[in-house]
Formats: sequence, C-alpha cells, structure tokens
Amino acid sequence: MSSPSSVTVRVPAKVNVQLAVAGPRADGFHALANVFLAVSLYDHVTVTPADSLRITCSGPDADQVPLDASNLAARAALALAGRYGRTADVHLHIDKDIPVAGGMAGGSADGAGALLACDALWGTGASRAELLDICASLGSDVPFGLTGGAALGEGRGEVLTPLETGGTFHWVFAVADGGLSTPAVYGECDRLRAASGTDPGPAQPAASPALLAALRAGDAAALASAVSNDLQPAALSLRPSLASTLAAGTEAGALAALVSGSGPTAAFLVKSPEDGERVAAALAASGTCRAVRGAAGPAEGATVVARRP
Ligand SMILES: C[C@](O)(CO)[C@H](O)COP(=O)(O)OP(=O)(O)OC[C@H]1O[C@@H](n2ccc(N)nc2=O)[C@H](O)[C@@H]1O
Ligand SMILES: Nc1ncnc2c1ncn2[C@@H]1O[C@H](COP(=O)(O)OP(=O)(O)OP(=O)(O)O)[C@@H](O)[C@H]1O
Repeated sequence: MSSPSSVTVRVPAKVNVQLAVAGPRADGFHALANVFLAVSLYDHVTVTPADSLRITCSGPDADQVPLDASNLAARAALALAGRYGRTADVHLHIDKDIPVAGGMAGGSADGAGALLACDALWGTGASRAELLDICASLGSDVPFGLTGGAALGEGRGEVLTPLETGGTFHWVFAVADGGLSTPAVYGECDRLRAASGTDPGPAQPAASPALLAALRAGDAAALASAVSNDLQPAALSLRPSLASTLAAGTEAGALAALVSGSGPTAAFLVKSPEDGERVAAALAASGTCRAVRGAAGPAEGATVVARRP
C-alpha cells in the first residue's frame, strides 16, 4: 500500500471528574488520582509532507497557539521521527476548537493527534505501547488524548487504567477570558496548603470508589455527588471571578459545578442535553464567561478521520 498524501486525526478535550493531588515529588511533579473523561469538543490535526517542519492553526483561539517547536504537535512529530531515524518534514495544521490554556488539555490533544497522524502518514508500524510511551514523554495529559474514553491516571497522570462507563454524561463548559498556567496552579495549590497547614495526604492518592461506581452505572446524579478537584481552590485563588461563573451554573440547575483541571474553564454536569441548553443560556446571559459550549462524554480518543491517497 502506498503512503497517503495527508492524514487527519480528530482528538477530544477532557474534563477531570476527580483530581486528587498529593504533595510535590522530588522532581516537582505531583502524584495524582486523576479520573479523566473525554468529551465531544475536538481539535483536528492534519499532516502533509513538506520541505521542512511547519505548523499552522485555525479556529477562534488560533492567535494564542505557539507556531514554533514548542507546540506539542511539533514536539510529537519530532519525537516519533527521532525514534524512527527520519526527519519530521511535514506541515501540521491544527483546526482548533478546544479552548487554549483552559484546563481541557487542548495542547496535549494536539500532541496525541499529531503523533497518530504522523504514524499513519509514515507507516512506522509503532505499537500502541510505543505511542503511549512517546505521549508520556511529551506531557502528563498526552497519553489520555490518545486513549480517550474514561481512565484513571496515576503517577503524574500518565499511567492510565481504562475505566468502564455505563452511559453518556452531558456537560456544559463555560470558557473564561484568558487562560491559567498549569504550573502556576499547582504551585498555588502547594502554597495554599502550606499556608493553612493542610496535610496533602498519601503519597499516591486513590480514586473514589463512589465516583468509579457512578461512572460504571452511568448515573449522573451519583457522579455529581462524587466529583472533586483539589486544584479548584488554587484556580479560584488565582482567578476569583470564577466563583461567580460556578454560582451562575449552579443557580441555573446544573447537577454539579467544578473547575476543569487547572482551569479556568468551568464544567457543569447536567441531566440531559435539554437541561444543558437551559444552563448554557443562563450562563451566557450571566455575563460571567466568554463563551459557552455543550458536550458529552465519554468521547473516542485520537482517531484517523481522513486519509487522502
Ligand atoms: C491539571 C491537569 O491537566 C489534570 O489532568 C494535568 O495534571 C496537567 O498535565 P499537563 O498539562 O500535561 O502537564 P505537564 O506538561 O506534564 O507538566 C506541566 C507542569 O505542571 C505541573 N504538574 C503537572 C502534572 C503533575 N502531575 N504535577 C505537576 O506538578 C508541573 O509544574 C509541570 O512542570
Ligand atoms: N498545540 C497547542 N495548542 C495550544 N497550546 C499549546 C499547544 N502547544 C503548546 N501550547 C502551549 O501550552 C499552553 C497550555 O495550553 P493548553 O491549551 O494545552 O492548556 P490546558 O488545556 O490548560 O492544559 P492542561 O489541561 O493539559 O493543563 C499554551 O498557553 C501554549 O503556550
């Protein structure tokens, strides 16, 4: 079979339904019990052979995306090329729908998407385990971009165990004006704990049995009672206005309101797509966020959606 002239991969955003954070490790990372759920907001990464590595980006937040070698899509292409002794002479185009620096792992999604796209373009024949290993070298959230669905991330979040889900969960996301830096939010979490004398708990936090049962049962009300995010106080400390976004969604009838990962996107679990529309309209009218998006999870991980001959 001849190699394709271009490959497009679709890759989802994530919300963390549980994010339990231990104290800082010696390497500066924090051990996590990170329960990821992929949701139906997607970036598309298209890779085409070119004279040298080049990146372009389209979409509402495209101006906030770096187009140099620091882009996770470029880093993924270079890492795969390096492993297979070839050059990464490709044009990577990112069609971006995932909010940038919003706590929804958009950059990580692009890393996973570019890796799968280059793998298909070059026909490297890399195993799933090799691809996951490269993902983990790129960032803690990147392996989950490849697998999607629902998974428990341990270690710094890169050691994944797939989780069973018994149904579809509906969400509304309130996108904030401006992003938050992930290291700054972890740093603020450490600072707040030290200042208040809060014990960061066990060296390796555990997933909540009630939360895992709710996911397995597809029970949105039970999931709403079990969600938690240890980074939420830190995100609120750095972005106090987030409190009014969370309150607006709760008042509008969301089952649960929480910060997505390191924020500042606010995530609202709702009973149904119809309830989602009501909550979305109330959030849009509240003036407490820049944009509102509905989505559902679990969503499929990185998937080749087009392969041009
Ligand atoms: C907040 C989450 O999005 C939740 O899924 C992730 O933990 C962040 O994952 P990520 O963006 O892929 O982060 P990485 O690129 O691996 O690390 C960026 C920085 O975040 C902090 N970091 C990240 C992951 C982790 N378990 N502990 C950390 O302290 C570190 O300061 C690190 O230097
Ligand atoms: N492909 C990419 N898309 C967006 N940002 C990228 C990309 N590659 C690198 N970055 C850099 O990463 C930073 C974080 O962007 P990203 O959208 O991944 O944040 P995030 O969703 O908060 O991440 P996470 O949830 O994994 O902590 C951006 O400010 C940008 O400088």
